[in-house]
Amino acid sequence: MNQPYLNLKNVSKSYGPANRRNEVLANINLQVERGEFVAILGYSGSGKTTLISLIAGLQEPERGEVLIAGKRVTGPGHDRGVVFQNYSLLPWLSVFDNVLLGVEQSHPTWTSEQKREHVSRYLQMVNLAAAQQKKPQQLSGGMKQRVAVARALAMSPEMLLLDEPLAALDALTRGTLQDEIERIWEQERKTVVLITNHVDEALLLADRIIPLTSAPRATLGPAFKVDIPRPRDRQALNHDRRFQILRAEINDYLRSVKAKPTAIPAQTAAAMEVPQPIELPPRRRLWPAWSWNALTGRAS
Ligand SMILES: Nc1ncnc2c1ncn2[C@@H]1O[C@H](COP(=O)(O)OP(=O)(O)OP(=O)(O)O)[C@@H](O)[C@H]1O
Repeated sequence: MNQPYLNLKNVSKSYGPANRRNEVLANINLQVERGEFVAILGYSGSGKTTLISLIAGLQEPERGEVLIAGKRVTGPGHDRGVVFQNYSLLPWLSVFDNVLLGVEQSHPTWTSEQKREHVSRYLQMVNLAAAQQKKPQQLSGGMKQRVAVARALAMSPEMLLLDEPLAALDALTRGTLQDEIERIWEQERKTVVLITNHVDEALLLADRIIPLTSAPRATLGPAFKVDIPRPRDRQALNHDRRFQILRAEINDYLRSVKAKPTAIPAQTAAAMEVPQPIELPPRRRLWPAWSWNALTGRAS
């Protein structure tokens, strides 16, 4: 049997002091093939960011292990590119230089000209060539998200880890970026793990959808294979019988696991039940500790 590219074996993670441990994730088992697009679907607070951080190597599992191409993950690596919800752009750098910073980390031996050509190519890919000299504060939320996606892609990682990258966007911008993500994935065929709480977004983009049950002790539920031919058109999908059946099955499953005592904001529950559209990918990293922390907004 082929070895999965990404393999999480009985992974658990807790937070808090020893006498008040909060076990957020329990016995997570996940296998993702190279080139596969997997969406993890979960409620707010269910542990989705914790899961992505474990795969990214930004946190360590308490029990179990995360393997990539058979090797245990012990920290961040150039093989993984992460896009978080908060864009993580350096405010004093232009759009171009934000992406260039990533390329300098991932391709240090390239000439300056090679790096600049590469950056231009990815900025064109996300339709931001005209805004390349702007600073992040001069951009809309959707534009910032596209810069974050371009930066991640330009770093050429084997795998893209997308943590609700479109969550803060309006439905229209979300839809545009979802289309771009699907187009880019068709072109580059990276392995992608997308975290989302939008059933329709997952159905539009993923090969497989795996629900995360509610915290505490959240774990992965049964996988739903999205056997809808690509490219998938958002408008046409609404009338696709297979899409309708899958959406109903997934929503039924989510309702059935919602009964845990975790507080779920009403608008999140509603968002999960009303399908909507969205976004996506990166490539290798990684930044020195100071810039990585600035980018992710996280403590090391
Ligand atoms: N560093 C930390 N220390 C203590 N508790 C944490 C830490 N990070 C996350 N948690 C807790 O773990 C649980 C899961 O958090 P996480 O951010 O992984 O969930 P999420 O599904 O990504 O949430 P959201 O959808 O709201 O972003 C929450 O109860 C959160 O308070």
